[in-house]
Amino acid sequence: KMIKILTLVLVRDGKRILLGMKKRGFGEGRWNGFGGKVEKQETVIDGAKRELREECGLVSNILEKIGLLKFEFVGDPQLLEVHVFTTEQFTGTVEESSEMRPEWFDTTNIPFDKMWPDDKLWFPLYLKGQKFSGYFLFQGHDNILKYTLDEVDDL
Ligand SMILES: CN1CCN(c2cc(NC3CC3)nc(N)n2)CC1
Repeated sequence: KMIKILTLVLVRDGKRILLGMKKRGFGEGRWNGFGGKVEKQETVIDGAKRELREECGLVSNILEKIGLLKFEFVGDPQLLEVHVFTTEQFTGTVEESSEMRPEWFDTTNIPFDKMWPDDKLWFPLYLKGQKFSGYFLFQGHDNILKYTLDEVDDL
């Protein structure tokens, strides 16, 4: 199996969370945090910071690692390994990019019906400050066949 390392950054401002509407490519039409591929010459955390800046204009030097999500798709040898981070300390002004249309949401009103199906499962752990590690087997992009999700103390 080939493993692709990806990042996901969740930006918080008190009880608001910044999500982006993905305008094209993988996950198009869904709200999500900001992230992408990790280049060969960069660390995961530097890749996360780069994608945050490229996708919404915000700069953060303090990302906290909060989760590890592994995804498999029936019939696809590509495994996705998503390193999830959160930040509450950032500078810059939020701006739309070619990839993402950012918008602030109240954490009591997260648009799960227009997000990846796994989000409704692990977001509650994130919102209560729990670190998590999960594995999800997808059939296509909308159907979770099975999953495991654990709260963890360290990542
Ligand atoms: C650039 N990356 C792409 C993958 N990604 C995912 C994936 C995901 N589920 C997987 C079935 C696709 N769920 C969230 N919330 N994010 C983070 C951003």
